[in-house]
Amino acid sequence: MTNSSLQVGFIGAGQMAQAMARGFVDRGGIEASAILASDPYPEALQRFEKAIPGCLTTDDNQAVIGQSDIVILAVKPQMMQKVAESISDIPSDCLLVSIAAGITLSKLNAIFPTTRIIRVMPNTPCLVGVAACGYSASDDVDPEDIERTQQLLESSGIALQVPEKLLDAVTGLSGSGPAFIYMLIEAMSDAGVRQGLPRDAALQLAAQTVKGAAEMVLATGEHPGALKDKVTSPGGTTIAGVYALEKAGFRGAVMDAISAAAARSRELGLD
Ligand SMILES: NC(=O)C1=CN([C@@H]2O[C@H](COP(=O)(O)OP(=O)(O)OC[C@H]3O[C@@H](n4cnc5c(N)ncnc54)[C@H](O)[C@@H]3O)[C@@H](O)[C@H]2O)C=CC1
Ligand SMILES: O=C(O)[C@@H]1CCC=N1
Repeated sequence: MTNSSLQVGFIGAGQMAQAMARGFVDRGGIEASAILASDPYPEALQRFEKAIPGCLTTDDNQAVIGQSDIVILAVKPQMMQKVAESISDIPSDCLLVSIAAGITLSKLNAIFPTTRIIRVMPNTPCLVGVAACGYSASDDVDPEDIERTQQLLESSGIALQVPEKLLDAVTGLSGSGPAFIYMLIEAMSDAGVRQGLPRDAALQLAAQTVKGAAEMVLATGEHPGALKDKVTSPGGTTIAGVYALEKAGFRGAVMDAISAAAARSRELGLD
């Protein structure tokens, strides 16, 4: 089956469902009319329809399961049990993909009447085709399902298959990571404003600097430390800033943030 004939369902039509659906339509060869999303809140469905013109929506989770080849479970972890209770039957040709933080494959297998389930941790930049996703599948998931999921995710960025025990780490790093980087961009632009730059210029310079530095790491394959050294002149401006960051515990703070997010993902899995 090519992507152009794939029917993609979303249970939960919130932020992440919208970002993934937009990515699939813009870059994954999925027609908007092949997307069906369910949500109990009419306002959520209206926002989804506005984000994906031409898609279909419903308040019936079972209808999504019945009409889709792949169904993305895009509800908060705390709602997953309720979603499972709203589904009476899963056709054997329907693949479930959970994006909920923390909820393990064994829990998903226990609450849904299928073992055809893949667990994915995406991030919101799939909206702009620059997602970083990790995913895991149970041993009995068909390699074709894994390949199809990989292709669909890759259409919006990168997708790495990892052992399930590492998915909480992926959640802390790339699932939650965009929020940490937005905070960095906000702080950099505030600093620019503090130094006298107009707000617009400061924000553009900050965001483009983060984008450029990330591109340098990905495109050159050089160690970030070596790239940092190329910016850092002896007795110059950069080393003055590097020293201030080291004194403030910048690296430790970033590592603590990602560890805290990963720990929270593990906790959510225990609920
Ligand atoms: N927002 C993010 O950056 C990321 C979120 N995730 C995961 O994606 C999932 C969804 O997160 P968001 O989109 O941010 O949340 P959200 O709150 O924006 O969307 C969840 C949607 O589920 C709907 N919903 C609630 N109960 C439902 C039910 N019984 N049946 C169908 N729909 C129901 C809600 O009305 C809401 O529209 C979460 O499990 C989260 O862990 C994963 C990666 C990144
Ligand atoms: O904050 C959260 O729980 C979700 C999971 C990863 C990103 N957002």
